[in-house]
Amino acid sequence: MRIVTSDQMKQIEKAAALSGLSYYDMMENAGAAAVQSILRKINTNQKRILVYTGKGNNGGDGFVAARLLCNAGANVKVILVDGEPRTEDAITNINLVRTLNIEVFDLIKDIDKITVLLQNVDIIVDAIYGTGFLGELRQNAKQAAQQINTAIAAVFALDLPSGINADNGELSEDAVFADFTIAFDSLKPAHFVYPAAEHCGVIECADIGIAPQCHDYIDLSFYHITEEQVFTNIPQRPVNSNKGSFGKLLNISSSFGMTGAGRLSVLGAQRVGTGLVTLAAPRSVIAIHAAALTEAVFLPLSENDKGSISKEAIPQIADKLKEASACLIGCGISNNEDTAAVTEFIIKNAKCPLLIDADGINALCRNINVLYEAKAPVVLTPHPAEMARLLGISTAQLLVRKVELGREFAVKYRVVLVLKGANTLIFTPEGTTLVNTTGNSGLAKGGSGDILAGMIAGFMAQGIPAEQSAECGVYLHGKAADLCAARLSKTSMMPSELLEDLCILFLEHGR
Ligand SMILES: NC(=O)C1=CN([C@@H]2O[C@H](COP(=O)(O)OP(=O)(O)OC[C@H]3O[C@@H](n4cnc5c(N)ncnc54)[C@H](OP(=O)(O)O)[C@@H]3O)[C@@H](O)[C@H]2O)[C@@H](O)CC1
Ligand SMILES: Nc1ncnc2c1ncn2[C@@H]1O[C@H](COP(=O)(O)OP(=O)(O)O)[C@@H](O)[C@H]1O
Ligand SMILES: [K+]
Repeated sequence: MRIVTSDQMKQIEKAAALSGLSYYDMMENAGAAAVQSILRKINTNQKRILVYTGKGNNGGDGFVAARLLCNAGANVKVILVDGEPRTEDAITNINLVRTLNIEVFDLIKDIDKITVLLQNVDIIVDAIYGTGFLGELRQNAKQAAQQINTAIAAVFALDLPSGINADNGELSEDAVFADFTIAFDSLKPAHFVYPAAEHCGVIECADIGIAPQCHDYIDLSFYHITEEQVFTNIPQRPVNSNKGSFGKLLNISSSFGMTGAGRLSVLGAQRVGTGLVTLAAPRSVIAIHAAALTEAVFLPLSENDKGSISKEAIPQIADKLKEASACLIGCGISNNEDTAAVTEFIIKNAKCPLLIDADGINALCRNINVLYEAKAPVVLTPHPAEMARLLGISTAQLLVRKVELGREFAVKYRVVLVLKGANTLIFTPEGTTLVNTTGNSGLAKGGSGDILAGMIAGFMAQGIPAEQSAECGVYLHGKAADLCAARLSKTSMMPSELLEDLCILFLEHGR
């Protein structure tokens, strides 16, 4: 699955044009592919279809679709949202539409007629804007999008629903909601990034005749995580091995009132095959953990009067840190001066890869620049509210610009950033973005994130590089949750139960 930005798409089209496929042919193929997709789903004979078109090439695709749908027996009308088209190929195609006597309406001048047509419409084709759209919809397009969004009709978007920035999924107010989106040649980041992805409905990627070699020189920066890639990152367990072969994870988690977070993070690490997991937790909660975690070992730590780790525990942690092959800090440790001091110490002193989750991230908000002092790779696993806190903005402000903000953050602080949620995004220090499409709303329950943190840290402890560990953890956590939801339902599944399904996945892949 190839994901390209709008600029990269232009380069691909240019390469195709140089190799002999004209822009006009690409537009013809795009419109034809969209019509084929519609015909596979709906018998269009005698159906009333409105094609909303913009003045760029997305509108041109719409004119081609209108002509071919008319040839297929549909009752087609075209609506010009921004007046007459401006690009050469779109102009040629509106002229072909007119030679077929398809009626063409102007959104503003013909508003009364359009209002009547909207009472009885079966299919709407959204060909207002595609990859050329930036910013907010202007007044005309807003009005058109509102008409599309309130009509009772199946909505097919060409390339992208109008009102979405292809490269980062930024949404304009009133962006079109489609039932189906037919992407041309390659998928774009916006097809994956929520909430834009929700506007796309069911997505298909259509071949528009561009030869494979036209994509070769494109330097991709946005990838979809695949199961095949995940299992190439996870080595087979050698026959002649012992627990020392699979790493030692020092997991600094848990506090009074949040022991579950500590427990789930240990289980996550154990279920991905970590050789030895040490849970370092406040002394008073160790007995609770020891009763539930029979395969873990424990480091009882000095604690403060709130039942969380105290600063006094730093020398104890420092000793254990020397032996660890990875360190996880943060699941349920609480957020106070003591836990902040411990987090800062770990960041400055860990020589092994480090994963910072939950309250570890909250602690970082006090002094984010400490990340520059890290000696080893760092992975951060915030949910959107934690990420927003790190950036000092609101969650809403984060969500509308999460691709850019996430990318900038990972590059600036040289960390692997796992921004959790539906379609979790992983940003690398090199500026690459990975998107994960496994997982479901059954994970939207307390404890899911602790399991994920343990899984990623467990892979890191086994020597898998930070970025690949994040990729493996996020994918497998979501895939196991999908299997778990299939047997126990999204509503009832408990995060801890997905660990059983994780076993099935490893079994299927001979691990
Ligand atoms: N290259 C090719 O030959 C091929 C391209 N293909 C197709 O073309 C699409 C890309 O075409 P494109 O580059 O012409 O851009 P497109 O999506 O039509 O939008 C441009 C229009 O949007 C407008 N606009 C922008 N922002 C706006 C805003 N905030 N509010 C309102 N208007 C706004 C902008 O107006 P302007 O700002 O210039 O006034 C301009 O009129 C691509 O997605 C695919 O479908 C295929 O046919 C295969 C061959
Ligand atoms: N609707 C959803 N679809 C897919 N994954 C989800 C959804 N909601 C939550 N998740 C996943 O569940 C986990 C929740 O993490 P987090 O919010 O930190 O939970 P907690 O801190 O309670 O353990 C993340 O991995 C996130 O990606
Ligand atoms: K569109």
